[in-house]
Amino acid sequence: MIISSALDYREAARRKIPPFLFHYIDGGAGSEMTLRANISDLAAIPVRQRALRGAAEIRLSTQWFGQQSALPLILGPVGLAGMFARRGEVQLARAATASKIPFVQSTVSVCSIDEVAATCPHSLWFQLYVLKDRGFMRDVLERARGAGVTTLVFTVDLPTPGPRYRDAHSGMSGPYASLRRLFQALTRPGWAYDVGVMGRPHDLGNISAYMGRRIGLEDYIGWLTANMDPAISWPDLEWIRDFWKGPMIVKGILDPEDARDALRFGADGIVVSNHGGRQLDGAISTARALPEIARAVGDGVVLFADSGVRSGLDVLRMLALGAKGVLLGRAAAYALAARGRPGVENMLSILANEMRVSMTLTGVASIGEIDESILALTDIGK
Ligand SMILES: Cc1cc2nc3c(=O)[nH]c(=O)nc-3n(C[C@H](O)[C@H](O)[C@H](O)COP(=O)(O)O)c2cc1C
Repeated sequence: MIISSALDYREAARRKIPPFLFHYIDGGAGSEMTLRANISDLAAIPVRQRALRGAAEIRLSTQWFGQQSALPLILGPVGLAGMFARRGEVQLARAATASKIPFVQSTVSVCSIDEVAATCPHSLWFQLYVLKDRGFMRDVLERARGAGVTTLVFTVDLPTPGPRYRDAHSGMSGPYASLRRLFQALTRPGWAYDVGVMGRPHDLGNISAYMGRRIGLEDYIGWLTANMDPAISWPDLEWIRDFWKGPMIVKGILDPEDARDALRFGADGIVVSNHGGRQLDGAISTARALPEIARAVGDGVVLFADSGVRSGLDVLRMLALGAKGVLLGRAAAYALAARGRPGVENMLSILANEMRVSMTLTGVASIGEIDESILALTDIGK
């Protein structure tokens, strides 16, 4: 099929991978109001078209915590990526390295940190969930440090998994799930050979390494549910701040008060995010939440954002609303599922080209120049 936009990879992924995996990527919590609002609120923000601003050379590079990035983009953490494509996390890390941007490896990745770091030592970030098993948290942080991870992304919006209706219907969970997954795999022979056969082992590499036994896909939801810790609050986490000496980013902030708490906790960065609409259905979209949080934290932390970004123009909008960098979730997951590492690199170059065009037409030549003055302000930006 012809791919001309990042969103084309969604359809390409749908054709390539079994439905239970496609819906796991594509779906959100509850009736998916927040998932839809992330996309529609962001896309509805009008930008100011300017004329003859003389932006001959557009520069897309930026830096955070002294680390250079060729684009204001980060491949965000996506659990189970190693099921979307063969050893998917390694492919994502390689695509990020080739594109000179960071990759954030999820706690619940198929490949272990060591497997990813060995193939791709450049600018590896690691995402950690808040878990009941503090022994696991400490073990995985030590592994991350030992593997050369530069930056920790600490996700705080999953004290309990959001209800994902689609997963029960698709076979990701629900009755006869493994049988349904097996039948679906037979309808996608390319994926079945490439990932199902050649992409083994299919376990959660970081967790298996700690437990000393295989934690497979069938244990995934159970392990996640049993290990999330809804009782936790900021003071319980101080040991992590003490332990991790490098930059630490708190991911999953949607409220200005929580942003101030994260600041007091010692976060170097915050990701304004509702987990791509996968947690609290009815939560505010990131585009709406971002400006107020930007005002609340000022220059005290590096502000990142995600949820709903599907084009280079969307990236520009997030930057104009106050973010200094943007994480990609589904945009990268679709591209990986559809075409592996080359797909992810191509998707990134599509976004980069769209950014160049949008910056030219809004009259800005570098990432540092982007602010709310490029928006034709609506109530979202106020
Ligand atoms: C399939 C999938 C798995 C995800 N797994 C994780 C994860 O393991 N850790 C995490 O912090 N966020 C996870 N997220 C959330 C993303 O990092 C990101 O916040 C979200 O996808 C952004 O929204 P977008 O997909 O609309 O870009 C996941 C998202 C998706 C789509």
